[in-house]
Amino acid sequence: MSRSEELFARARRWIPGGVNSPVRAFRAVGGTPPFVARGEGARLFDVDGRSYIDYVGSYGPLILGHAHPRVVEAVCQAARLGATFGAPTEGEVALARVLVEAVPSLEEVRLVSSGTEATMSAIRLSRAATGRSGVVKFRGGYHGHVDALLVESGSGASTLGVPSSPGVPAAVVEQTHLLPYNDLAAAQALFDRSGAEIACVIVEPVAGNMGVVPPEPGFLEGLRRLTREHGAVLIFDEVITGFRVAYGGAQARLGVTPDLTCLGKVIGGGMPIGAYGGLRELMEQVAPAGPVYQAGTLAGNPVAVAAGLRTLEILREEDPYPALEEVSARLADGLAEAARDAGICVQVQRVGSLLGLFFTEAPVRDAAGVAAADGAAFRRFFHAMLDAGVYLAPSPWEAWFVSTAHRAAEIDATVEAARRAFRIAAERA
Ligand SMILES: Cc1ncc(COP(=O)(O)O)c(C=O)c1O
Ligand SMILES: N[C@H](C=O)CCC(=O)O
Repeated sequence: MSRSEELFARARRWIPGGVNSPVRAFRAVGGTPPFVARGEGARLFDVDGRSYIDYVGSYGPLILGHAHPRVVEAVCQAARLGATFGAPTEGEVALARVLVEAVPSLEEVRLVSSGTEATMSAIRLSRAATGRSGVVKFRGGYHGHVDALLVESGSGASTLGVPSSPGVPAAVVEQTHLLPYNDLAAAQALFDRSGAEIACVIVEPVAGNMGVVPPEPGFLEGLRRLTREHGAVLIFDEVITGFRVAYGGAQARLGVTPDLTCLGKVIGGGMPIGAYGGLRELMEQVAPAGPVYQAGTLAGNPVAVAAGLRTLEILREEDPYPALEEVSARLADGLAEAARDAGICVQVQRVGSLLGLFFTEAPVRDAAGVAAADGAAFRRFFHAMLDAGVYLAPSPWEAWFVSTAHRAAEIDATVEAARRAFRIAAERA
């Protein structure tokens, strides 16, 4: 038994499924997840002494790679001053300012402890501000495990075949309207029918929880127009895309500004954090400025804030986005060529340093496209890559994350591994 197998067996005795978040359990691909001992740059090291080029990057926060020395330094400095106070700190003010200056839609921002809290709070605020209950979400979008949004979700929920979770009362999701991603005509029809009941539309401006699905031209612009016409709040869930696809997020990259924005992941530099913010007239309704209650013992945690501030400082100083674009394009092109050479049909979909790989013949534009892709080929590819020392998310519903620590050497080694892995995926297809 490897040490990972031993630990996984022990973990299953005390932790449901042996993991603290379902996507980690390898349920869709089979096998034992390597237990991680440490990370450095683009690499992970497991407890059995194996090393991997890592494209999970903790599902998005690690845009600078693992254990970036300047981020580690900021965390240590902050921890030495005290882990949490339940009182305001200077760092929170600094982080709020950095976020507001970077993200076009933000006039005010509230820090929370996770992406889930951010989306949950943005929904509550939208409902309070409009006096309506309806929420629109897109199939395959994942916005954390918020009851009202855990319907036909992507990410681990679709991976495990439970896109809509038991335990969510029917009455809660009755108010949730589901639409196919990239289908503006369906959104128009819904607003024509029920526009007066809709409090908000929440959307990942680049879908990152059904692999990677870019918005088609006009889709986000159309949502912006519809929500304005009908007095609904447009929420961009930028928990993945914020400071990832551009410093100012997808809204800066794509030029569409929502009313509210949810953030997480990168803004905490690997520590637990989330944020939601937007128009001042909306945010001033949040307690204690206004009546919409939302709170958190660890919200704006000083250690997380320090990690986030340092990460964003590095991103500002170094502007790594052009280089990330280049290295990610090298990866996408290399994967596409390797698949072609192996005679297997795949779609490599990329926006900045986010990448999705689907074993299917047609470009994927929505959740139905992901579901129709060849899951068995993905499983064979995944295990061949893992055996070759490349760590991918164990599901085609998850994105690949490239960091500034991924250089040409890592990319070329990945493509080389993929050449063989595609052949394995194809051989038994
Ligand atoms: C787009 C998006 N929104 C919200 C969330 C929820 O964030 P968290 O896992 O920090 O609660 C996630 C990831 O889990 C996400 O990818
Ligand atoms: N896709 C999810 C978030 O982006 C993966 C993180 C998790 O649920 O553990």
